[in-house]
Amino acid sequence: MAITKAFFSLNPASCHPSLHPRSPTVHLHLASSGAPSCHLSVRVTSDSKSMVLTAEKPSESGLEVLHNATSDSKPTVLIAEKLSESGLELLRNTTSVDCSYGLSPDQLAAKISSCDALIVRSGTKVSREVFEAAKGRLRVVGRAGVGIDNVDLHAATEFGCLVVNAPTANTIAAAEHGIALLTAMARNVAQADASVKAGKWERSKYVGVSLVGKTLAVMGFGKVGSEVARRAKGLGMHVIAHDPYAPAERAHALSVELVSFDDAIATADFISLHMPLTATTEKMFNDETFARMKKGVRIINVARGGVIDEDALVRALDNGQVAQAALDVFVKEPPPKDSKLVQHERVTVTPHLGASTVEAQEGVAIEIAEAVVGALNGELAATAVNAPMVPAEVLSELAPYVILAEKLGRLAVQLVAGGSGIKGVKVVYTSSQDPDDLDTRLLRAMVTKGIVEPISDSFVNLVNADFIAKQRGLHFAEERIKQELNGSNGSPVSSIQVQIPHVGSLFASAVSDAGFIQVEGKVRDGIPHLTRIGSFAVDVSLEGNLILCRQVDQPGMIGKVGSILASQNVNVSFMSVGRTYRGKQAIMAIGVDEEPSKETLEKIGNIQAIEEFVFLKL
Ligand SMILES: NC(=O)C1=CN([C@@H]2O[C@H](COP(=O)(O)OP(=O)(O)OC[C@H]3O[C@@H](n4cnc5c(N)ncnc54)[C@H](O)[C@@H]3O)[C@@H](O)[C@H]2O)C=CC1
Ligand SMILES: O=C(O)C(=O)COP(=O)(O)O
Repeated sequence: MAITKAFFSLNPASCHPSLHPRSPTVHLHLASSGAPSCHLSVRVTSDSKSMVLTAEKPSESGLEVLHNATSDSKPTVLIAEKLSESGLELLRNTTSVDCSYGLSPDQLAAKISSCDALIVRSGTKVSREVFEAAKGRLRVVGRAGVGIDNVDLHAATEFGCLVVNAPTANTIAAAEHGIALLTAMARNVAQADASVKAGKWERSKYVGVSLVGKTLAVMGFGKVGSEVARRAKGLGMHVIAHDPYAPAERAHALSVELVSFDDAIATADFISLHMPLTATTEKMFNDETFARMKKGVRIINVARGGVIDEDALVRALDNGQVAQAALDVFVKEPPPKDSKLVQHERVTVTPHLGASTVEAQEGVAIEIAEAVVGALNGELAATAVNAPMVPAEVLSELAPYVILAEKLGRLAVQLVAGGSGIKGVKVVYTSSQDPDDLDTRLLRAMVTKGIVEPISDSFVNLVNADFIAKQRGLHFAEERIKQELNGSNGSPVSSIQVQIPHVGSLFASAVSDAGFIQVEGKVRDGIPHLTRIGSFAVDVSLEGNLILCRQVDQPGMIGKVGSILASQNVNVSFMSVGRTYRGKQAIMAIGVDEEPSKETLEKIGNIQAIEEFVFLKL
């Protein structure tokens, strides 16, 4: 049989099925023809820059890759809000870009089922209805900015849709805008500007307050908050910060004191808000907390309108507890025209301009375009919001084990007798690595995929695997066993074992002595192998389909089964026999390229020495 090698130059991560196995955009360059009748096995080269496909006989996964490679269709990316040209250009290289700004929720819902990715800023609500209307096609939501409070993350995860954001490119812009609002508010710039333009000259009305020596409390000491702190120190302010999760070193490096919430609000002359809007931070500035502030405090909000109870702020402004406020963000954007808060004499407002500099918009557009294109290629984006981040080097190391994990899951579930009701799954990894160093999230997700997809119409990927398992009541347990290096060549995993306890099996021999269905596999030369079923050791490449037979250990069995398959034109790709004791029982694992007919399987079952058999699709 001719061996054909094919190379493709993408990051290996782009070709493995962790994110969207059904449609990786892979361009294959086959070195010779005949590939459709070939079997493709995927191997990552030692430099981790490419994958080698070794072609021998047909396989479903190989043909799937070929199918995608021959399709010219580019993924469609819907851009729902203004994005800089540099980001659009980057997207246009590999995707079909649809810029449709200002869509109503209904228009968005109508369009989304023809889109593979959606890019938004803060003005578009990506609600559960959007994911439902996408009918499974939407694979990535890109948020061209930081805050993802306008995206329903629970729904995204349930639908297996990856959400990525652009968390760094607008930090400075937001911090500069915070400082702009702080200084403008202290000196009544906006009010004085309007007054002069109205033909007035009110110098004594707009006497301001100085910043130097005043205490600024930065609430939320993350990227934006710390840049605001740095700049405020340059203005001669005394800066304190409150952030329950910020590392002390970050504050130390900027000579900023981290204080409790109570201390921050009680001592500050100015309070600048920089925390995300979450269930915990929603309305954390309210009647009660305003009352605990220093009388005449000034508040700046460049974070999210929802962290303030807006009605309470109006009351605090009216009774003088809060002297002034400068707001870039509102609970409802745009706010109602007659909003008392917006119209308040001592409130300075901007229309959510924090990230709106030319530089920041160019930066977020490029950051999000790269993340979306990467995600569409199957890469795990570094800025993923609802999926674990698996570093690229770990990913390429684990690539063959990812395939093994899915196949073992697929195999194990097919061995379960109908009506058993799977409740739990245990995955045991043996590895020469320290158990704590082995990141198994990807492998666990793929075992889930292998178990769930054959028995449901759920689409499982790294984003929704844990959710789907939980939803189906599948309890996952994992065990990592450290194995000494001998024979494992330093590979991250030596073997993966999938166990399904408390179920009946279609193939009694798959049940271990301990009473659970057990299949175990290893990767050899980049190819996943089944190495154990129940208590029987076997060695068969996990490709194509598999027939498992248990028979009395006697001569001639391989020949008998082989000739039945040959007479029906079913090609045997691998065969392995494992037995307990000589002359007792043996397990025969036979890899077949084609699916044998029912009659062929019956003929095998009728061989006298065969005690049980099962046909499994991989
Ligand atoms: N107005 C605008 O155009 C922009 C607004 N933003 C907003 O600013 C927020 C912050 O952005 P980054 O600094 O880039 O995010 P970040 O994630 O770097 O910082 C947020 C910080 O808030 C802290 N935090 C969380 N819960 C808190 C709580 N209950 N009390 C105090 N601190 C808490 C976190 O520990 C974190 O350090 C974003 O979530 C976004 O909503 C960001 C960019 C532009
Ligand atoms: O990045 C953020 O969180 C922002 O609030 C910026 O919003 P925008 O992209 O300008 O609508």
